[in-house]
Amino acid sequence: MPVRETEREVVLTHPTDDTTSVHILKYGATVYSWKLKSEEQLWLSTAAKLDGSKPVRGGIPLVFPVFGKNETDEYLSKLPQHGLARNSTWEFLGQTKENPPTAQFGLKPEISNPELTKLWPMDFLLILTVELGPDYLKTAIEVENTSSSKELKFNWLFHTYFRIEDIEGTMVSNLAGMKVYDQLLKESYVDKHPVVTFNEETDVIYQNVSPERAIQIVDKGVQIHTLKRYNLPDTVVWNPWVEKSRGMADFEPKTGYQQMICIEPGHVHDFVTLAPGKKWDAYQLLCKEELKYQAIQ
Ligand SMILES: O=P(O)(O)OC[C@H]1O[C@@H](O)[C@H](O)[C@@H](O)[C@@H]1O
Repeated sequence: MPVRETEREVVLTHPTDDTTSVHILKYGATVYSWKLKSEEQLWLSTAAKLDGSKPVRGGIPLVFPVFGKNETDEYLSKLPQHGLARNSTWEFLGQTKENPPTAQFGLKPEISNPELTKLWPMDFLLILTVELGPDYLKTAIEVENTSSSKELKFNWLFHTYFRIEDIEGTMVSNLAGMKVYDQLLKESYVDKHPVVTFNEETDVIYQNVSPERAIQIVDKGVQIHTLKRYNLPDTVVWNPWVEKSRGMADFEPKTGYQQMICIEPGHVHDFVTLAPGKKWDAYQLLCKEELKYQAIQ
């Protein structure tokens, strides 16, 4: 059975390899597990809530219509951190392809978290497409402005928690030479380091990262994850380290920061603005590839 639906979730299993699967919770349309040949690729907190009581700590939460906490926009500033998509139950729209197994989920104001749509009274339709390849996972988003008169202004981000062996032996490549905004220091600079390494809390936004660049997560010299992007110019790199993990009730075990790194492709440095009736789309592709160092142009 390549697609199985339960009340809570949808599970896709690859037809030629049943050890390759993806679990998508209807709450937030959150991918919370992706196994490739039996090996889990994503990090999920052991205290993550999968019952719809709060956004999932781990997997791939979806961030829309605002990244972080907005303080200036009349409506977006009323929403909680990271918006309303991860706190709403999406509709399973069905399977759209047998092989690679592909499923779609939809969200519109009528079914979104009513407490939050009250604060942000906009018209929109989101369609998430999850495609499980034999050796990749693609998550694609289409945003439509369904209003006949108002512009739709939003951020989008795939908040992907990658599973790693050991944060201190991990490097993230191909971001060298990019302009970066450090959310902790509240400063912008150009990152001249050939690779990103970790030895403290990290919360940075790389801007205008060329779509040609495949971002690679490297463990002791070996590529373990490759992230490709379409129409997502910004990349957030986040690891909460010791203190911040301690402060998050749903982050367990407390040493879990050593086994995770969030590399989050998005459109967050500025907003996407869609005229009435218009659509915007983007995707992230998680795969494995040979280690490739892409020089600074
Ligand atoms: O705790 P949340 O709302 O899931 O956010 C987790 C992190 O998400 C990251 O995307 C942000 O850059 C961080 O600032 C934030 O702490």
